[in-house]
Amino acid sequence: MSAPILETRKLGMIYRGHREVAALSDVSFTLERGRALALVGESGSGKSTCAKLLTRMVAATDGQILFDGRDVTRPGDRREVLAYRCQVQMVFQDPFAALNPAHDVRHHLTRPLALHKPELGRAEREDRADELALAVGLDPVETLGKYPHELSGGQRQRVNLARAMAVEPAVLIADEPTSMLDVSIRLNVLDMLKPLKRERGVAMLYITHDIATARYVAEDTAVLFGGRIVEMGPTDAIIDAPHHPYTRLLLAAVPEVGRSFAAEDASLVRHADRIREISREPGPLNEVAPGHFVRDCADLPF
Ligand SMILES: Nc1ncnc2c1ncn2[C@@H]1O[C@H](COP(=O)(O)OP(=O)(O)OP(=O)(O)O)[C@@H](O)[C@H]1O
Repeated sequence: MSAPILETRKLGMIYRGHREVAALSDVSFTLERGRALALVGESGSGKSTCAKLLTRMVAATDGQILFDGRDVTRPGDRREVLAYRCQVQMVFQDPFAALNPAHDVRHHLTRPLALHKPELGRAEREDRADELALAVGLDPVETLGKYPHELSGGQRQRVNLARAMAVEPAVLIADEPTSMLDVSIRLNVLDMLKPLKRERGVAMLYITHDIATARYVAEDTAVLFGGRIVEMGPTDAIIDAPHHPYTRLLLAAVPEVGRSFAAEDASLVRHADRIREISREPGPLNEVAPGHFVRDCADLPF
């Protein structure tokens, strides 16, 4: 295993408004070059909060974030945060909202270069835009002059991905990158992530509510519930031999063609409220197999 490029240590976030919301508690994980971690959880589990903390859009109320061994938890000055964001790029859920309708694809791909790589001349930026488009499966001649409304949802998300990769980040955070796309093109877009890991050595955090896609993208998976990691380890182990009842519930709820609903799955789904209740309880993470951690929780009474 290589040294982590990004690491969270007991990360926590309490939103303090008219009432307090503990959105994240005690979240520790590492991201390594050339590997992806899937952060899986249902709505409200704290996934987007985690992305906001890692991109330093908001500051954590507890714990630490380390980038390449350096503590970046606290807000920095503008220059330092800009340099950090060059290294930690994000792809958002809504491919349309993330693009400026007034600018063509060429602008979207050359602008980050002008901002973060001022040493590049105009011609070099143009060449890089061509390369980036090709790397995400877009024909530069056909697409660079187009505006966001002239692209399909899948093409827009490819542009977002190319834009994030423009500055050669060390880390890519992909927050539900395919949830707003047609089911038929989702795998296609997820496929784009693999070479970024393998060939460019990018460390990835793949955020999703869909545990089934974790296997497709990520070597490791962390299951988040109520702001806490309830189970974390190699994706194959999490999916094939889940321990925590909440992970088992998530898996039971995945529709699979050709698989009938097993009695155990039906029982888990029937007791979903009780499982959520016991999964909220804090408890230590125990290592049940090498690298596979499970949070202590009450035994299921069924
Ligand atoms: N700015 C905020 N102020 C107060 N509470 C917030 C704020 N943002 C998020 N929350 C609360 O924090 C918890 C975690 O929210 P978060 O958006 O991180 O979850 P999520 O897993 O990303 O959900 P979704 O998939 O629906 O986006 C929720 O209870 C949410 O209501």
